[in-house]
Amino acid sequence: MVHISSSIGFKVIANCGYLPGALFSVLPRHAVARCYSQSCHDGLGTLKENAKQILTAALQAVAPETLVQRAIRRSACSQYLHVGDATYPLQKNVYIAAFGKGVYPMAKAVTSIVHDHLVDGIVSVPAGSSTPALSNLQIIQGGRKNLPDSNSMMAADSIMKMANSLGQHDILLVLMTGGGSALFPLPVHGVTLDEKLQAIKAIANAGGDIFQLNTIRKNLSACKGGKLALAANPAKVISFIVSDVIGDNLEIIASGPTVKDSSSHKDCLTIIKNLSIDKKIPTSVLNLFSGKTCSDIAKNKQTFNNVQNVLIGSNKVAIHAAFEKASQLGFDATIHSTTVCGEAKDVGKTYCQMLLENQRLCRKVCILSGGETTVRVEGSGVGGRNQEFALSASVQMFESKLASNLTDKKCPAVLLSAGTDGQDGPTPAAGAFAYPGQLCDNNINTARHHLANNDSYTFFSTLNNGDDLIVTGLTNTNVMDIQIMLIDEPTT
Ligand SMILES: Nc1ncnc2c1ncn2[C@@H]1O[C@H](COP(=O)(O)OP(=O)(O)OP(=O)(O)O)[C@@H](O)[C@H]1O
Ligand SMILES: O=C(O)[C@H](O)CO
Repeated sequence: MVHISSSIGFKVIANCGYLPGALFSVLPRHAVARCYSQSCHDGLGTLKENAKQILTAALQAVAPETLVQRAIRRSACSQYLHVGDATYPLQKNVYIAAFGKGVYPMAKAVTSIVHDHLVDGIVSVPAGSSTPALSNLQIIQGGRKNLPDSNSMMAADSIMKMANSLGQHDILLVLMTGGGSALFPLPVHGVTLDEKLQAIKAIANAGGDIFQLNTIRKNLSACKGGKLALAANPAKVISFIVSDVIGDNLEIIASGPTVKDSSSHKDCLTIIKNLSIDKKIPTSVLNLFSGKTCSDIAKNKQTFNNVQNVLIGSNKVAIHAAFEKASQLGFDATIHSTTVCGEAKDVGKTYCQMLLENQRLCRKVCILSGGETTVRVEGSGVGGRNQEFALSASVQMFESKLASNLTDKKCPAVLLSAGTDGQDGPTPAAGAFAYPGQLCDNNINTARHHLANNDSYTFFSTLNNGDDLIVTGLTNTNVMDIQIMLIDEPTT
């Protein structure tokens, strides 16, 4: 069912022990009919392989351990650590605070650089991660289903205690990636974790975006919104950040624990009002936001002089690596966007038109983009935003008269959309391919039905023996999603 190509570094799906067993029970018994004549057309296989090679290059460029190794310089046995233009004396004074989906490999890489000066560290990672012990580091697993829990709260509490104990000659290395908010939760005095969760869920269910969500999180937290850096003062704080948000706003990534917070309780009340969720927000939270505004210590510039925030990875880094690889493979590459957003079905349709227009030119081109679409899940199926994007594009290709005309010209074209974390929604796939000829009279109605039911994973896993799914396994990184569109010259 699942395509594996070990030659380009794609992992075997059978190793994904994190898969909920129940997922497989919803798979249909019968395979979706294949469009034999068209899916085998010349050049498609090569383009799909090229797209996977480009994706692999993009993922390698944002491997968190590589990113952090690039950002820190220390010559062998040197007593100094260099980060950008700053130099920090090492004297058995290094502490690590790490939280996020990709921080374990970062912590491992950093430990190998500063091991002889490392005193203590706490690493908060998702439950179920594979995390062999690292010396001097306490690794805490929690945040099941990307939601804060007592384990991640214990990690946050320990990190804040450690930060508070530091002196002016100490260095706190903070490592953070997406998922950091749930793995570093500590509610403000007067609000319980359950009440905070209730508020977060109300915002998420009302379609609140990450900016709205994390503004509320910052204002309900005793460690987010710069408060970790304030606790560590007067120690030096160096924060290495991998972005999983559009625009790479440091205040928003993992709710900015080392970044000066520019939001207020009044902003929180506006968000709640705009989303019309007053009745779903616990009284303790409403009381806090409508009472006296928080003491403005987080707004004091001086206290952030000891902090160096370094953005080490983002969607742009991945897309630029993809660009390099595509160029090496002989494609005329362009970057269309790194801020793709919107409803996956709609964006998929737009990308179909872009593909068809470029296919008409029959030149060897690669069009790259990145960002994060959204899905309003109204059906009962299993899927993810990237697979829904691809399925929508594919249905649109079938529906476009242009598509069949162009396929006849034998100018191969393919579109890939995949999540860089290797998990698209609650599925074992990272994304899927779409291409003209993927759907035909035999299977178009099935495809439409699955698309309407948000069932893209089920559809792709049964189409062409799952060959059109992208399966990487968990990648330990997350810089949102990537789209790779490839068009080749006509086959002779
Ligand atoms: N059946 C479905 N079809 C399409 N999309 C779905 C389906 N079920 C869930 N999703 C999408 O998957 C998202 C959650 O999956 P995922 O873990 O990839 O995203 P995430 O929580 O934003 O994580 P990250 O930002 O780390 O990728 C939901 O926000 C929803 O939009
Ligand atoms: O952890 C979070 O807040 C999100 O992943 C955005 O960074």
